[in-house]
This record gives sequence, C-alpha cells and structure tokens, in this order.
Amino acid sequence: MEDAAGEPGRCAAVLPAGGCGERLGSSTPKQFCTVLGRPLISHTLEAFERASWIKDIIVVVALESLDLMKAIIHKYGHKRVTLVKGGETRHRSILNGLKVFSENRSDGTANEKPEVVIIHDAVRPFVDEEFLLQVAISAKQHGAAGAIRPLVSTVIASSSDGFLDYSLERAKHRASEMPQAFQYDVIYRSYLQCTDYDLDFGTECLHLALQYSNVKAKLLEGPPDLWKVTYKRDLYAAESVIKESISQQLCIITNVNKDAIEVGFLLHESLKLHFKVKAVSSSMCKTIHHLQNIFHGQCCNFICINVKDSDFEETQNLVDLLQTTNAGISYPLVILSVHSTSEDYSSGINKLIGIRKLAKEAYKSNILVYGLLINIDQDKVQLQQAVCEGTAIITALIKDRNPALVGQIMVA
Ligand SMILES: Nc1ccn([C@@H]2O[C@H](COP(=O)(O)OP(=O)(O)OP(=O)(O)O)[C@@H](O)[C@H]2O)c(=O)n1
Ligand SMILES: O=P(O)(O)OC[C@@H](O)[C@@H](O)[C@@H](O)CO
Repeated sequence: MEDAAGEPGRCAAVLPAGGCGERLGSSTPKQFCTVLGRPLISHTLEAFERASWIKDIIVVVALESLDLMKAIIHKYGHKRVTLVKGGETRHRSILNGLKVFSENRSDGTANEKPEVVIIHDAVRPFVDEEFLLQVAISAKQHGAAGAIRPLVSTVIASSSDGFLDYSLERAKHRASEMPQAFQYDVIYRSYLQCTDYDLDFGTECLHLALQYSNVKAKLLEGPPDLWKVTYKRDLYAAESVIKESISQQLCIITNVNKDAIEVGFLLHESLKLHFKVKAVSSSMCKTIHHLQNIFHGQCCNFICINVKDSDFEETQNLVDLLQTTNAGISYPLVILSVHSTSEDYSSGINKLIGIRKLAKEAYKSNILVYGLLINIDQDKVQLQQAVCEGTAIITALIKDRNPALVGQIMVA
C-alpha cells in the first residue's frame, strides 16, 4: 500500500494460536475446534485475507499443532501465511512471531520487515477489514493502537483475605480487546526489553509499548463482535453469528416454464421480506462465476424451482456446478429443491423420494439439499397461503442449516 498520509505502509499480522484452550474444556485447542464444520482459526484467517494490504500473516502455533495447521492452510487455500512455533505463554508466542521479521530463518531468509504489525488473537474470528485498517493507520501515526470495548461488569480488587478492597469506576475504564497494532520497531524493541515476569504473566501488549518504549497507544472503540472465544458458550455464539451472516441472501433459480416462473415469482415476493433475493434463469447459472456475480461474492442459499414433481434436473445441475467448484469448502450451502404438484401430495412425495439419494451425495461436498412440495392447482388464496408456508419452511431451513434434515421433503 502506498506510504501516503493516512495509509499504514507495509503491514503484517501476527496471530498467536499456540494456546491449549484450557478454559474451553475441550481436548482440542479451541483455535482448532470447528465452527460450522471449519476450524475456528480458518475463519479468522479468512477475515485477514480479505485485507489484501496485509502482506504477511504470521500464525504462531504449538509444535504439536504445526502439521494440523499446515493441513488447514492447504485444505482451505489460505495464502500469505507463515507458520512459527509458539511459546509457553501468549507473550512468548507473540515474540516468536515478531522475530520472523528480524531474525533469519535456517535457510538464511527472513520475512520483509513491516512498518506496522497487527497483533490479533487467532480465536477472535470477527474482525472486519475497515477496523483493521483504522487500527493499522492509527498505529503508524501514534506508534501503537488498540481496540477497546465498554466494560460489561465492574472491575473490583479483592483483599488477600477475600474481601472487597476497592472497585474501579466502570465508566472510566474499558476492556482491552484485539486487534492491536504497532510500529514494528516499537513493539519488537519493547518485547526485547521485557522481563521474564512480563513474558510469563503479562496479558497486555499495549502495556509493554508504554513501559518499555514510552509509547502511549491510541485507543479505538471497536465494534461489538471483537470478543475472544474463551469458553464453550463462545463457540456456540460464534456459530450463530456466522450462520446469521451467511443467511442474509438467496438466489432463486428457475427455468422458463410457466408454472416454474409463477412459483418462482410468488416465492420471490414472499422471500424478499426476509432475505436479499435475486432471481435468475437457470440458463444463467452455467458457471460458478455467473453465480458469484449474482451477489458479487459467495451466495450460500439457493432455491431451485423444478418443473415437474419428479424431475430434479435444475437441482442436479446446480449441485454438479457447486461440487465441481468445491463451493461448499468455506460454509455449508443450502439448496431448496422446490417442486410443484397438481396431484394429491402422497403421489408427489413418492415421486420425489429420489431426492434422498441426490441429497446424500451432495452432503459429501457440504451442500445441504432439502425438498419442498407446493400444490399449484389451488385457488389464488390457497396458493398464496401455501407460498407463505413455503417461505416459513425455507427461512427455517436456511437459518438452521441442520444436516439431519437433508433429503427430507417438506410440504407447503
Ligand atoms: N502459549 C500461548 C497461549 C495462548 N496463545 C494464544 O493467545 C490467544 C489468546 O489467549 P487465550 O484466550 O488465553 O488462549 P488459551 O491460552 O489457549 O486459553 P486458556 O487460557 O483457556 O488455556 C489464543 O489465540 C491462544 O491460542 C498462544 O499463542 N500461545
Ligand atoms: O489473557 P488471555 O490469554 O485469555 O487473552 C489475552 C487478552 O488479555 C488480550 O487478548 C486482550 O485483553 C488484549 O490485550
């Protein structure tokens, strides 16, 4: 990035990920626990990869996790990542990460030294590019910058015999969060002057910059989702946040058949009250680029309108396209295979039973296929009622993304 006023200059990030996650209580260190089927650290890396101006991402992991981390980088195609062995404490891990820019590796090479380095716990997956840039620019200007959030609980001090000693005025204090950013030389110099006590018991990088480099960090009020995954409940919360974010938009795919267009139109009118909806002709969905261009990015939810109640052609074509491009690698994709029937429902369901085989195959690629049967041979009022019921079913399936229901046929 050009080193103009208001730009951070050359930027790198250090993501400490060498802990064991004791407070979460899992045998798997929390940074490797899956959230919606993907390791937590992969979600954090994806957030940093969206910032193309961050040239190096240093991930610091325990020696025993190096192979696992390499496999995650390979499976999810993470770029710009350098792996470094962690230390016994978070500060020691961060210092190991910073060293890659100042000490040559065994092959005699070193990563190009950044002007600004962002330090961010690998177990804080919800960080947006805009705030990362704000923190980095502020660090370039002031030497150090860090995210803060209002305190939820009041901070108190306990006397040695377990009684209240004093309390801090909550309105005058803040919680220190991540990301933090520093002029590289400021934080590296501070770490090199640290005592072992700092490295073994400290928890605040901003304090090191103040104590050892006399740099007062600029404090930036961060957005509410900067929290750190620490306890089990935080994993559940992270999964809900991600589900919510990938359930905002959907694409309705229909061919030019009259019935299909009518059902597609009615569903569109109903679904647009709950989602950002785009309707496209199936002829426009021959390549993944077509699909990605619909929403200028990845769409994770599709409504496939099939003409006859026993024909899965539209759904099968979409599944084939998504499978060949491994589109489900980052998030579980949802496909509602919608079928209109003009007979009694039982015969419609019997003809649709083949969806179970299709759904079983699709699930191997993280694609969740559900069936939806709508009787179109009804009067306008009844059809509108069926479309409303169909909308409620579609909304629930997209929000929940429950693998246990794949291949099931819902009836609106
Ligand atoms: N020796 C350590 C300890 C922690 N961390 C990392 O620092 C971040 C924040 O630390 P914390 O939430 O305390 O993680 P853990 O130490 O793993 O958790 P716990 O204290 O519950 O064991 C995490 O990404 C963690 O992996 C690290 O890189 N090296
Ligand atoms: O103490 P832990 O290792 O759980 O987490 C580190 C936190 O202290 C740190 O991420 C922020 O408070 C900002 O420094």
